[in-house]
Amino acid sequence: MEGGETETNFVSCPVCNREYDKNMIEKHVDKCIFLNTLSSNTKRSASHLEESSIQQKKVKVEKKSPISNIQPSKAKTTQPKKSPASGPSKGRASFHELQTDDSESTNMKSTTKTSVKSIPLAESMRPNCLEDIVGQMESFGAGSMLYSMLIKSKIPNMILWGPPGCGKTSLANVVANICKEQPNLRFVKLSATMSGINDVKEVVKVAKNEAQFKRQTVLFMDEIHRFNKLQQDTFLPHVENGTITLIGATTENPSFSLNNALLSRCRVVVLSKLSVDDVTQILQRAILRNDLAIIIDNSNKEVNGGVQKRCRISLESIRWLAEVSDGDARVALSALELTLAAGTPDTVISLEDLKNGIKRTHMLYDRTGEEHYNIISAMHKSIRAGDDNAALYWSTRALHGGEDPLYVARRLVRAACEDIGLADPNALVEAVACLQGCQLIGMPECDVLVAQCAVRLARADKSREVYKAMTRVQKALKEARGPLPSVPLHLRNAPTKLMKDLGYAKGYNLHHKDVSGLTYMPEGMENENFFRKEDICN
Ligand SMILES: Nc1ncnc2c1ncn2[C@@H]1O[C@H](COP(=O)(O)OP(=O)(O)OP(=O)(O)O)[C@@H](O)[C@H]1O
Ligand SMILES: [Zn+2]
Repeated sequence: MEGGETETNFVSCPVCNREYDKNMIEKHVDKCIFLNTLSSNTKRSASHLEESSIQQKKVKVEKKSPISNIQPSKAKTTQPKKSPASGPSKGRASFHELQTDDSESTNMKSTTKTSVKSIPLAESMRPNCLEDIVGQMESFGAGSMLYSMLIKSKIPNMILWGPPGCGKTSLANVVANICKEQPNLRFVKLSATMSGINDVKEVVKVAKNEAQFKRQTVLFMDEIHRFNKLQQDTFLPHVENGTITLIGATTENPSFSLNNALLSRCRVVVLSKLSVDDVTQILQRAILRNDLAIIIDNSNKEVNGGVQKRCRISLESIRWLAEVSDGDARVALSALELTLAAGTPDTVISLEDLKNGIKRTHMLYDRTGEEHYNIISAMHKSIRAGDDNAALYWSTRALHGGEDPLYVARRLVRAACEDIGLADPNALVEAVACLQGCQLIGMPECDVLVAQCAVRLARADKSREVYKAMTRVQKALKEARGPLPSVPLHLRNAPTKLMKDLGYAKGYNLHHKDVSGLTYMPEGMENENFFRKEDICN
């Protein structure tokens, strides 16, 4: 291990930053990497306790590593042996099966049990193999290019782009499991929300070392768009020379949020929003696998057997949950968990209960539906009307509901031009600054940028003069019959003698239109004026 050498014989572990005796370090790093295994989360908390108690005696400086989940290469697993890339989903161990499979010491088991409760349903239902993933057939269903690569344990550099809760991290989890099966692959997970460039550098350092032992590091970078473009540059050389295989996940359009150089080295995999059917299927599976409730249909007939001492939930209710969670499986599973926790044995959770029980949280903010357009439109109209109070309210409400700040900021840029225009051209400059600021700092810090800009635009003088005139030009162009008039010869450039001879640029001078004696509109349109006096005071 290079780096972190001290004068004594201690070397710091690149994963956890703790110091170890030189002779111990190789052994420790292997173990440390394993202890940070993504899909053995439950076991990890137990084993980590165990390890830290051992290490307390040796450790001189203990610093918590921000690197959250590091996947080992050929790490042993608590799951039944089966290929994560193939293997039918029914063979997959459920969360509870994983617990009972655990044959570690009883001591560890009891600690494990405590951590069981704290794992959210969404997390425990995370797909472990490709077949567990619902929907997304186009991007990585059987027959897709990615599917054929993954089942051969070939992992390309890729950017997973899709809305929240559609399965980006889940696909990474599948890749993690594939890596576990392959002695020459190791998986590391970082999130740009919690780690910085130094963590990436650390991963690269370990990856270089691992490469000497013929182990390729696959780095999963969640929310990669949160790194700015300069920070994203850090990945470039290492992706290029193959030190790491990069899998980035982002909810934002990569063409805006990612570095072009990085994009050209990665395959962009577009994940679509899960449909209501997909989410319904995920919810039903969660109920059945964990025996959480008895599902009943419209005529009160039980759909699954299940343990009698469970509450009942109607298919209708499950579907409603799927509908309101707007394609976000995590939101749907959390809502289901919340709902079932409230139900007592033999009660039926009806649609009515559900609607009353679940508060108006962000999950009811429909990011792509009508409400999304309504709120943004209300903001824009308040700005146009000069109502700063209402503009502030609607812009803040949009962000509160989970709206993408960049979407709101783009709308502000548009409003700055459309409604304020030449009455106060600086508004456009400031709106663009707001958009860039939002891009740079993201939520939650950018909320006040949006608020300030919305109020600024509402208070500004307004002019729709240019916008209206432009609309008239567009209309005229659209309605024009036959070929459009050509550019007058005197307005053309004459870079060659031939062109000069043809009359290009003839008579052109640099004077103002009032004194130049030339026309600047095309022939036949000399008297066309797109401006209207009445627009100016609007
Ligand atoms: N396509 C899917 N098939 C099955 N389960 C899914 C799918 N997508 C999401 N889930 C469930 O929802 C949970 C959250 O999904 P995941 O973390 O993969 O979403 P994500 O796309 O990474 O979202 P985010 O951008 O919010 O991190 C998973 O743990 C899993 O239980
Ligand atoms: Zn360590």
